[in-house]
Amino acid sequence: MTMKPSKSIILASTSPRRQELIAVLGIPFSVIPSYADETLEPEWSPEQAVSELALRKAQQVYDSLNGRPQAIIVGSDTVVVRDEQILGKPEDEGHAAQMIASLQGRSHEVYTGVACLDAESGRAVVRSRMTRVTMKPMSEGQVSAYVRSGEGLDKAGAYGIQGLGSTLVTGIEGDYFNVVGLPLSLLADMLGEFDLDVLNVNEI
Ligand SMILES: Cc1cn([C@H]2C[C@H](O)[C@@H](COP(=O)(O)OP(=O)(O)OP(=O)(O)O)O2)c(=O)[nH]c1=O
Repeated sequence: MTMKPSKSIILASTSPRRQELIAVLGIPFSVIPSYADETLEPEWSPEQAVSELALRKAQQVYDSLNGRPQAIIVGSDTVVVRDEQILGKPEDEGHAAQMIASLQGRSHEVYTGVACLDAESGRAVVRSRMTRVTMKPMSEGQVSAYVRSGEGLDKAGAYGIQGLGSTLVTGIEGDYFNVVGLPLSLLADMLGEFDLDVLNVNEI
């Protein structure tokens, strides 16, 4: 028997990757792009940065709603961290090449923050998760060939593990989906705190 979910999801994101991932949950969802200010404060830790930005994205959509629908607004933010330095998206190809050159041949961390905000009550829960990624050593020629593929230009750390970037990665420790931008096991737990039981909704 399939239980009709008590609430739907509003994904506060422009990212097609997050839309594909959230569809897996089987809960009806709509998308409202969030244009929240993504400026980071220099004193923020990676956890603080991704948590704050995820909440800002959800909050901005909440503020833009007319009514108070029975929905959970989901905001999310991903950064790459190398030597405690936060790397967001590259500004251009040169910047992307610098990022990949600094990530090759070693490990770095990927942090994603997730905010769930109840559109009826305004109650919010925010969490973050970290995954460690190791990249193989690369020559300058390999770095520029990867950058020229263009795939990393709209992504934190200038690579996409789900695409050609998979050929650069020798291992990960932690949740793969956290690297792609939406840790689904964490999100499912958080939705459970708002009475949206993902496994129950999908029971047949
Ligand atoms: C490291 C890495 C990041 N990414 C992506 C996830 C995020 O979409 C993006 C980081 O930018 P974000 O600012 O987190 O997200 P976004 O601008 O794409 O979308 P929105 O703010 O509207 O939700 O990098 C990958 O797709 N693969 C990877 O391997």
